[in-house]
Amino acid sequence: MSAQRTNGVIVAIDGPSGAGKSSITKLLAKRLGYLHIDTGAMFRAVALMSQRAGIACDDDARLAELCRGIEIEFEREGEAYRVLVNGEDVSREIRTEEVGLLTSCISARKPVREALLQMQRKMGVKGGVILEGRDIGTVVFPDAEVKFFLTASAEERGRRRYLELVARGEAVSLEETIEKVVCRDRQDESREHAPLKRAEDAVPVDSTAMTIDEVLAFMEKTVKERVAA
Ligand SMILES: Nc1ncnc2c1ncn2[C@@H]1O[C@H](COP(=O)(O)OP(=O)(O)OP(=O)(O)O)[C@@H](O)[C@H]1O
Ligand SMILES: Nc1ccn([C@@H]2O[C@H](COP(=O)(O)O)[C@@H](O)[C@H]2O)c(=O)n1
Repeated sequence: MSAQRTNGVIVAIDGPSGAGKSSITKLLAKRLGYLHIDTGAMFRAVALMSQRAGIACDDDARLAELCRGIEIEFEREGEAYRVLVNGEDVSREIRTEEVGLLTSCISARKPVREALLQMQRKMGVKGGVILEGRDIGTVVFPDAEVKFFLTASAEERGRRRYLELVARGEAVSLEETIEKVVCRDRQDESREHAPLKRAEDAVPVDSTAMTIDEVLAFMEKTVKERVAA
């Protein structure tokens, strides 16, 4: 562990949409006493602010300027996990389907990736953090002590997302939800900058037939073994 890691190790959890990253990271961070950094929420926050400012998702100059003026913070209070942008709680607004679709475009822009990369490294450099996203183990912290690549079949991830949306009262079909999951996978995997892919030293976890508790138990055991080694 590098001398900078005064608070513990860095854990990276990458993977496609609906794999269970946020659910697992929240629980694992609580068990380890680590900070949970939801990098997807950071990209969603930039997308929301660009939408409010009327910035086209390919206007790199204005996106770069927007990112220079954004401060993103995470607040945990008991079970509540809030995302603040310049002090405003945007936790709910960033989760809409509209912002999600815009985020896939915004997150492909180099100025946005460069700005958030610096923020993420600053947040995690001392360790004691679990960052979830698409490029943590490949770009943000390639030297992370523990890396996981969490996935599941597209059908299972679509089913999970479908159940989540229906529980929120949204009128969606399972078929269209699976299609949207596959579409976001394709966008995240095929973009030029920091595409979604498994780091060579990331532990693959296919949760298609695993419960959240089974995934959590495996990851916690793996992290503790690495820290003890
Ligand atoms: N192993 C699992 N078995 C069953 N349901 C799961 C499992 N893992 C996660 N879920 C459920 O799937 C849904 C999506 O999980 P979550 O939001 O954590 O995925 P994610 O990878 O963070 O997705 P995204 O990247 O799109 O934000 C949630 O309702 C969650 O409770
Ligand atoms: N490290 C990351 C994290 C996310 N993205 C992009 O943001 C979108 C939303 O992420 P969620 O985890 O909240 O679904 C995601 O589809 C990616 O396009 C990213 O590029 N890098």
